[in-house]
Amino acid sequence: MALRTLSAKSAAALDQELMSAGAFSIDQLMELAGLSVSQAVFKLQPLNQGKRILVACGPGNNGGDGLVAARHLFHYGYQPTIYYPKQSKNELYQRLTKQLKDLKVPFTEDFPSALKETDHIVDAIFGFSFSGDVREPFPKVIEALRDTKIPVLAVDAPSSWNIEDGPPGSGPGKGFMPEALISLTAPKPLVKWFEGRHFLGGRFLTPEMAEKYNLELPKYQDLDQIVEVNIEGGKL
Ligand SMILES: NC(=O)C1=CN([C@@H]2O[C@H](COP(=O)(O)OP(=O)(O)OC[C@H]3O[C@@H](n4cnc5c(N)ncnc54)[C@H](OP(=O)(O)O)[C@@H]3O)[C@@H](O)[C@H]2O)[C@@H](O)CC1
Ligand SMILES: [K+]
Repeated sequence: MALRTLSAKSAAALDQELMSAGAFSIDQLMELAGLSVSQAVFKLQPLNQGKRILVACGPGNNGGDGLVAARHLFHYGYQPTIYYPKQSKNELYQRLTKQLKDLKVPFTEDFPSALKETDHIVDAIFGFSFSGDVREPFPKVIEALRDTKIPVLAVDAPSSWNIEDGPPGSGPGKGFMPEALISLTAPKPLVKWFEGRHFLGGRFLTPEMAEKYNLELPKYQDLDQIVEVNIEGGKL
């Protein structure tokens, strides 16, 4: 089965359709997306191999996915720390942040130090709305993600990759290849260049929408909110 991908434009259109005709709220989609991210971490970083998870959150919904994932990870028994340098005034992110503060999940401003005391990193900085050169304060964060030996799980896109054309030929993201990627709803074109483990998450599409967006999604198993796929798109 060829892995059908979703362009950034179609991903945004599908998102909008889910939240209009599809009657979903952004809260629900983000909760399901973040839950699937947390399940990918559980698979990649078993609790007995290190509980410390550093979640790097960007200013948009990709960052929101990270905040949701961190809450689930706390309840699984992990010790998440949040790096969230551009906290949005958006009411949803304020609520997600409060939920984490109520769990006493720490928020750090010092990414380099936090990197030294973590077992796994979640890259929830940029998703399908990334474009252009990486703007402050993110260049050094992307460089740190590129250079670290700690495993990185990228949410929806390795941050700083071009959604259609993949890895940047220059700038902080050049040479950034996370160990794993979880594509939400459906893979984006960038997956063609991805070399790590690849999961699909966000189990909320209707068969009609999958058909309409020409997606051929592998079957999720039982209660799983994720399914690992190979680059051809077949189930592993
Ligand atoms: N069904 C789905 O698929 C679901 C998708 N969901 C998730 O939503 C994600 C898309 O979210 P999104 O549209 O909020 O944008 P996202 O990618 O988080 O970027 C955020 C912000 O980054 C900034 N920025 C951009 N370029 C930049 C640059 N070069 N350098 C610096 N900053 C830059 C720009 O903000 P600005 O700084 O311009 O104000 C932009 O607004 C998607 O990938 C998935 O993870 C789930 O939550 C729900 C279900
Ligand atoms: K990301």
